[in-house]
Amino acid sequence: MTQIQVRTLTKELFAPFGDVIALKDTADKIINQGMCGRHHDLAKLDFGPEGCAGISLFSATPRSLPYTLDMVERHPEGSQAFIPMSEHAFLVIVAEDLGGQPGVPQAFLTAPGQGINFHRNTWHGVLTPLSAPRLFAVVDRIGDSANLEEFWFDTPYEIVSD
Ligand SMILES: NC(=O)N[C@@H](O)C(=O)O
Ligand code: NI
Repeated sequence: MTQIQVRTLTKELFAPFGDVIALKDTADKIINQGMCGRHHDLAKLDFGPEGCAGISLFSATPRSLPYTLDMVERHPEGSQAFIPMSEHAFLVIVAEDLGGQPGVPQAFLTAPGQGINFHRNTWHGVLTPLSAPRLFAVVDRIGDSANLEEFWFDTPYEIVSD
């Protein structure tokens, strides 16, 4: 199998695929009588003209590295955000689109407490925690359509730590 090394997630590397949901260096606004910093508007949400935003909880089985990646998927009608409910890093896999098929996947490791938001129609691996607890809030499109396109690789990739 072709090996893909995990890299540390950065806003810059992830920009073509989505947003990194993380604290800014300083809060945009101090609220609640000075007791809270608001880090404002961190992700570009998009649910299309027919859909609406939904919040779900995912309880996903932790995986481990090396991780066999046999498929990626995308949501043509909306963005999808993964927000961990615990301060544990998780694996994020994306791929550029090459004429309707994914290119070579790229793998990132979040920092503890970071979330991510895939932009609409971005090829990505499914939610992949690397440790328990494995509870995530997911913000994505609620609608009548499946809003899901899967691509299964002829030969899986092996995601390895750096
Ligand atoms: N299918 C589903 O709800 N989850 C996936 O989209 C995923 O990215 O994990
Ligand atoms: Ni998804």
